[in-house]
Amino acid sequence: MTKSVAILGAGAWGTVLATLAKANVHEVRLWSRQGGETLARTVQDADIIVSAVSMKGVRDVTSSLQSSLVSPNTIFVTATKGLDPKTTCTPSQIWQETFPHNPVVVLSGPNLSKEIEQALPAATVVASQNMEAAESVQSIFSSNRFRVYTNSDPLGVELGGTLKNVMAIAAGVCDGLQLGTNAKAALVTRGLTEMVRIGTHWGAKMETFYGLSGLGDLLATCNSHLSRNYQVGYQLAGNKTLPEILAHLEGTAEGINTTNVLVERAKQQNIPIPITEQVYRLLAQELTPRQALEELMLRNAKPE
Ligand SMILES: NC(=O)C1=CN([C@@H]2O[C@H](COP(=O)(O)OP(=O)(O)OC[C@H]3O[C@@H](n4cnc5c(N)ncnc54)[C@H](O)[C@@H]3O)[C@@H](O)[C@H]2O)C=CC1
Ligand SMILES: O=C(CO)COP(=O)(O)O
Repeated sequence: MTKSVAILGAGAWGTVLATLAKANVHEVRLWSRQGGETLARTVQDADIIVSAVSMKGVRDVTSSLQSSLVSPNTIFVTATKGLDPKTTCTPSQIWQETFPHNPVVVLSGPNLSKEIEQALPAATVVASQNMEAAESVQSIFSSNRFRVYTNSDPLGVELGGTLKNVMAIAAGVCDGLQLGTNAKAALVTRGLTEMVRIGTHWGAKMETFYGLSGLGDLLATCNSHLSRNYQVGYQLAGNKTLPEILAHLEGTAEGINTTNVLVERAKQQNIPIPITEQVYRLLAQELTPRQALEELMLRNAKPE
């Protein structure tokens, strides 16, 4: 059945999600803050509202939408991978808090938009406490080139996509310094352990991190020059400064904000996050990529 889909954020990811829904013959309206259409008109009578704005825009968009007429049957889908700097909330928590009576679905997976744009095959996950809503979103986006799985751990799915961005910065550094395949395998594996430690502390299920939205996205992002987060790390290892890198980066590298938020919250909660800490110090120009590596290698010996 044809559905009415409003997509908020016409950046790289919002545009690709619009193409996928259109290809399944849904009626799609794509909203950007630079465009002529109002937010209220874009979401009018929408069956689903997909947010693909970057983290810094989520609060603005939810507040603007609050005054619009949204039916309690409308499903919200969030595709943002980040953490709110003020509250450390995830995007889906912000959407749910703003629209407590609507179902909220998280969409996240190994989805480098440039590859999907080229019609290369990919898979993703739609997660919600409301399985009917997740299945509805699954059918809107599923096709022979985009395989969509449902999941009932929205927090775990969302945190997988968010936390791997920090590891992708570290992986970019690792490749930029040409540290080799063994080092990269060690980094990504220990990175996943760090993601699981944080995620389970915050209430996500451990097994979710071993699926597409965790390990899957970690592998995609840590191994691709198409990833903006990976690019940040790679270019830092090439002795560029963060402002120089960001001046030429296409789109958003969410891992930078996520690292800052994570370091604050983990400190308060006493969660050990050694890799994130080194990424933080590197981004803050407190040490060089080589020094960050040294710090990680020379930590106290411990069991795996
Ligand atoms: N590009 C990709 O491959 C993927 C990106 N994502 C996630 O999707 C989100 C968006 O990523 P991209 O589209 O790549 O970024 P982008 O930088 O290309 O687009 C961001 C969009 O957010 C909008 N935005 C920012 N602040 C706003 C505000 N205050 N009010 C209204 N709109 C605002 C921008 O206008 C733009 O349309 C990020 O959280 C990213 O991690 C998720 C999966 C894949
Ligand atoms: O989330 C992504 C792939 O799943 C996109 O990664 P970047 O934001 O690092 O480009």
